[in-house]
Amino acid sequence: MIHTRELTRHFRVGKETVEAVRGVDIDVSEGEQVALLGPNGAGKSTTLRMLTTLLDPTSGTAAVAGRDVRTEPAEVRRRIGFVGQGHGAGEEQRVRDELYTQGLLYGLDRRTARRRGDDLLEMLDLAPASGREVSTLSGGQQRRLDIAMGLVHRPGLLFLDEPSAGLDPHSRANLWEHVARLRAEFGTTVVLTTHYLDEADSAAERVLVIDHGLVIADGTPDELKGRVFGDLVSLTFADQVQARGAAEVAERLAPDGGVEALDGGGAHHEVRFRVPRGDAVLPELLRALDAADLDLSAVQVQRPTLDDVFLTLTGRSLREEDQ
Ligand SMILES: Nc1ncnc2c1ncn2[C@@H]1O[C@H](COP(=O)(O)OP(=O)(O)OP(=O)(O)O)[C@@H](O)[C@H]1O
Repeated sequence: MIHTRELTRHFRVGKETVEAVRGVDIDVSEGEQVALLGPNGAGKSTTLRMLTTLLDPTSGTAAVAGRDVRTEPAEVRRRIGFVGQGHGAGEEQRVRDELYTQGLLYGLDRRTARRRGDDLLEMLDLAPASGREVSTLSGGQQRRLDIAMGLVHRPGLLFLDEPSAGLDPHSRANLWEHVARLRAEFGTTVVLTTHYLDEADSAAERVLVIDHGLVIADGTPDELKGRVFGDLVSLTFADQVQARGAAEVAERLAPDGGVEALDGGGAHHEVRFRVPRGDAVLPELLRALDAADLDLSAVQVQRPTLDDVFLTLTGRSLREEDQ
């Protein structure tokens, strides 16, 4: 669906050159849902704008939906949907008319435009709002209307730039449910950008981590996390003597786990370490603690987050940069 090679975009700002995207190779297969994840200014939007023909590359190539973005931009546009940041619908139009007009703009005949529009309103839970003016919709409804606008011509490939920015958690969850339904129904390929780590983690099958205009990691959320970090195992004990005993057991089972004993005060003494797979070590660990007569009060296994991945790759936290 998407193949880029050495895709590059520079901007001239006064006498300076900003290297927004510095030669990225991206491959997306049909039906995939891929997230571009990175801090502010990493080059995500610039990449998306090149892939959607809104911006010319400085150098490199990009084939999108089988067409070249430089030489066949109109053909690319016909085959894709793009939902940019901020909503693109007119404020005073009624929801149903807005979608209908968009269908006509894409060259659909009146009947098809009407039918597709109504189907999408139904599917995106907007049918009850179809007679309302766009300006009266809630944030979540506006975002869903944006998505409907990007889908009215049934593109095989949908680009979503920060689709859930500014939405409350409930509307975000609702939006992703709708996107999942669209994919199940039409097999739409989805490429999105996001700041939200949990969103990249849960919504994307594959994550491209972008930093300073480069793709610095590419894989499923699990692959990325598995490659970089082990799981964090935390054991809690009611007293320090037991915690010390547990630290010895942990050293035996996970000699490279960086075992730490933390005194949380009172009845909260914690032992922490990392292992490649927490679930794999747990049965043996529990048996060993039991055999040593250590009375565990709580155990927790935490898989690494995408933020841990970013931290390991760059030495910086995505969260910090986001604030
Ligand atoms: N039109 C432009 N003129 C000059 N510089 C630009 C332009 N567009 C983007 N840039 C610069 O290119 C770099 C990448 O920006 P881009 O918007 O692609 O990042 P991003 O990862 O999408 O960030 P955000 O999440 O904040 O949108 C930034 O340094 C930005 O300031």
